[in-house]
Amino acid sequence: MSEHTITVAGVAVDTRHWIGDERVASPQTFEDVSPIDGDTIGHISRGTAMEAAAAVAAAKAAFPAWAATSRAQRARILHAIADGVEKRIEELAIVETTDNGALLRSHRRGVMPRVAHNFRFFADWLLQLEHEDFETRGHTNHVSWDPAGPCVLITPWNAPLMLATWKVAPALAAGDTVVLKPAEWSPLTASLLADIAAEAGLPAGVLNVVQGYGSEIGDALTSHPDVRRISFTGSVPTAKRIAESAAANLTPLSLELGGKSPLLVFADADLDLAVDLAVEQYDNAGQVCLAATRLLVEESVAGEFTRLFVEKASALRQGDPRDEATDIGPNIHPRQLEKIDGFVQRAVAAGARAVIGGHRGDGQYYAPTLLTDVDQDAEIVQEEVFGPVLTLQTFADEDEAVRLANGTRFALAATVATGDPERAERVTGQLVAGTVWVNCFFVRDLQAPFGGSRQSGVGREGGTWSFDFYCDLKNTVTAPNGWNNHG
Ligand SMILES: NC(=O)C1=CN([C@@H]2O[C@H](COP(=O)(O)OP(=O)(O)OC[C@H]3O[C@@H](n4cnc5c(N)ncnc54)[C@H](O)[C@@H]3O)[C@@H](O)[C@H]2O)C=CC1
Ligand SMILES: O=C(O)/C=C/C=C(\O)C(=O)O
Repeated sequence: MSEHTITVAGVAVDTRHWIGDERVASPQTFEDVSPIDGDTIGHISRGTAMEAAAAVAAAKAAFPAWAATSRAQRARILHAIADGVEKRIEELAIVETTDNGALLRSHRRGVMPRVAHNFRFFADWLLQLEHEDFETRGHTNHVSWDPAGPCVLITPWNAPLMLATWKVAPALAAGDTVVLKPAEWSPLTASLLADIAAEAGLPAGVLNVVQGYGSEIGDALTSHPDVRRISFTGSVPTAKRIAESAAANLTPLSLELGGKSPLLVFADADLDLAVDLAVEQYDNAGQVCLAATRLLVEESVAGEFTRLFVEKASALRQGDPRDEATDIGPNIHPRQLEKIDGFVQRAVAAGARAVIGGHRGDGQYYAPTLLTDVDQDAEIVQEEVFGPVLTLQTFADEDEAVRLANGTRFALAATVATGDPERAERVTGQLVAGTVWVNCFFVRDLQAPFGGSRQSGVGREGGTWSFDFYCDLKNTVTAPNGWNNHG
């Protein structure tokens, strides 16, 4: 074992970059701390412009051969990576939980199996990706998805491997090569992915993983002229900085950003279901871009809804995310906790009432919070908190519900609870959001387009939309007799 390898809950993790086919250490490191207990997990290579350049060069060199690989061969390797993930689900789960504090039971049973599925899905989708040829005055149009080149993928800490592989899998399937930079608060599972991909037979340089701060290596990657695509999931301010870097080279961008999604509860809804949907928004300690953090409840049922909500939310168990019985773990970082508490204290100072919570717990935990008496233009209603903090507003009728729901700069998702199918159709038709759920939440399918409108993002991920982004689409028009179109 190298001096750069750390052991995390019994799992060996290399703290260096993975560039080409070798581990590369940087002279400087950054500290990786577990949100569970604040303990130092290890010191990770802190990349700079130099490692960014080396990783992009490796991806560029590997591109022609990988792009020329048959679809069937690429699909085989992606399935082999999925096999590797499946073999290491326990290891990936415990490492991710130690690193970002999300529930071990979710990682084991939900998230890591989805990571494997991400590879299988895009491998299979690639094999059936076909556009029907069509004719123009006897000429045949043939549309192809051609590999685009090296892609830079910048990913967040709230669901590190899950969100990274949403990008890595379609990019590799498309025939592109990749430089992945995970978030500095959760760098570990990306390093394990590099091991798994190499063991699965992915050629050198096709997947490179670099570590470090966004403002250092991240910036160097997104401004690199040899990069053909940038895909980013994270905050709006960072997206704007990345967009500025990309603009210099006109590098195409995909941005999956924050949300301030509403849950609309109409008086005709099944209230028990609506309350379950509302309490689910504390999942991952509120660190979910899709979370419906604004509860909009019809006036006539608001009292009963709140009573039931408090009953159910009070039964949630907060604690060590490695414990099977825990429902809510810690928040990722002291800075994030500070940010969450700042939002809540400013809201309370402005007149909001904490029905539950409204304060920190021990260590890096924030008490699940519900705030009422908030105005539509209040900061707490308009800004993404990314913690276990929900607001509740009431509405008198459908028009007001839709106005409140659409009344922020975000438009990632929305959820509607109603017992009336016609109302569901009317309301969903008026909502601005990338995904709308009716009487359900977080039903996700990679075949569906995923992304946000307004400041929640640019572009869509999933199914053919991912290939549209990661490929150079080409239309080849052939003359009726094949070669002579002068007739
Ligand atoms: N939509 C989502 O899924 C997420 C939203 N957020 C939102 O962002 C807020 C702040 O969290 P942060 O960790 O600060 O998010 P962030 O957006 O700064 O970080 C996400 C990723 O971007 C990278 N990055 C930062 N600056 C960069 C730059 N100049 N160039 C290239 N890459 C760069 C980071 O290293 C990380 O990998 C959260 O409170 C939440 O509101 C955060 C994470 C995920
Ligand atoms: O798991 C999904 O399908 C989507 C998750 C998205 C986020 O949690 C995010 O981007 O924050």
